[in-house]
Amino acid sequence: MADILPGTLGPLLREARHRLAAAGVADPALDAWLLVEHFSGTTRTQAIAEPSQTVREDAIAAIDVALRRRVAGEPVHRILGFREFYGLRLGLSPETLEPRPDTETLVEAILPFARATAERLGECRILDLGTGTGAIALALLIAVPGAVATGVDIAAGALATAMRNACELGLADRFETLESDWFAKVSGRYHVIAANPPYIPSRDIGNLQDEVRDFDPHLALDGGADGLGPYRIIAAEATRFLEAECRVAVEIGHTQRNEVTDIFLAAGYRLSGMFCDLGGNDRVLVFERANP
Ligand SMILES: C[S@@+](CC[C@H](N)C(=O)[O-])C[C@H]1O[C@@H](n2cnc3c(N)ncnc32)[C@H](O)[C@@H]1O
Repeated sequence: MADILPGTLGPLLREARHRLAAAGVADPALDAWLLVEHFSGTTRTQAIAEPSQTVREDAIAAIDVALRRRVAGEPVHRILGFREFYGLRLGLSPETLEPRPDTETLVEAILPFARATAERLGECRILDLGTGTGAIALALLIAVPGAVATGVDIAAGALATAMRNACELGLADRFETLESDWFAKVSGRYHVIAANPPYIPSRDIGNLQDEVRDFDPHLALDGGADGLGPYRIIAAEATRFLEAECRVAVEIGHTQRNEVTDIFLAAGYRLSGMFCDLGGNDRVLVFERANP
């Protein structure tokens, strides 16, 4: 493995891939592409068509630092500072979870109801509890032009990131943030309440993959003793903030379907949909009020 990175695009990519593979990175080819592209400002097409293209020295230095961080175990999107979600580029910060593809299942699950509501009423008010980067709310706002959303989080740093993302996407006029412990400071009524709450039981946090445990904020992961605490709060308190015609959509851990369903049924909801992620795991439950 060369200490000094090559100065032309093709050999640079090859060496980046070798360094990551030697360190045991799971997908060295993809991560090498992502880091080289981002820090050199080049494209994959250029790398294929013009492998002898010279890369600027400052870009090579930045790629060297990025590769060392990746070799040390930092997730590739933390190094890039952003991650794609539902086709949107979302900035990350230390206070935000990296939005995951599994969560796109929640967006897909609630989208038909949000669209139909906006068409029927000319508006759809969405409350995104534990908004993080704003991923769920912003994806819904992009897809439903008649919708407005409030992103709630207890982490002020996450809300600042969510609002920056809304501004970058041109959605700031339809998105607001609220620093609140779940519903504590929420007012008004909503057609959709969406949440991907922390759902890992506290005792399991230490056994998570290194990249998750060491780089995602524990506030975004830790769901209390049995991982169900946030669902109990949401099920118990959501009714006061819902319109009669409404849906509550929650992401769940893949073993939590029955327990979360029971919590919502006991709180006066009816299950209106269950959705699996791309891996075939139970991932999203959608509820409506049993007696609106
Ligand atoms: C699993 S992350 C989900 C982030 C984002 N919605 C997504 O899907 O990528 C859970 C979020 O809930 C927030 N959170 C944790 N406890 C909270 C509380 N008591 N009140 C409001 N938000 C909370 C965390 O800060 C974190 O942003």
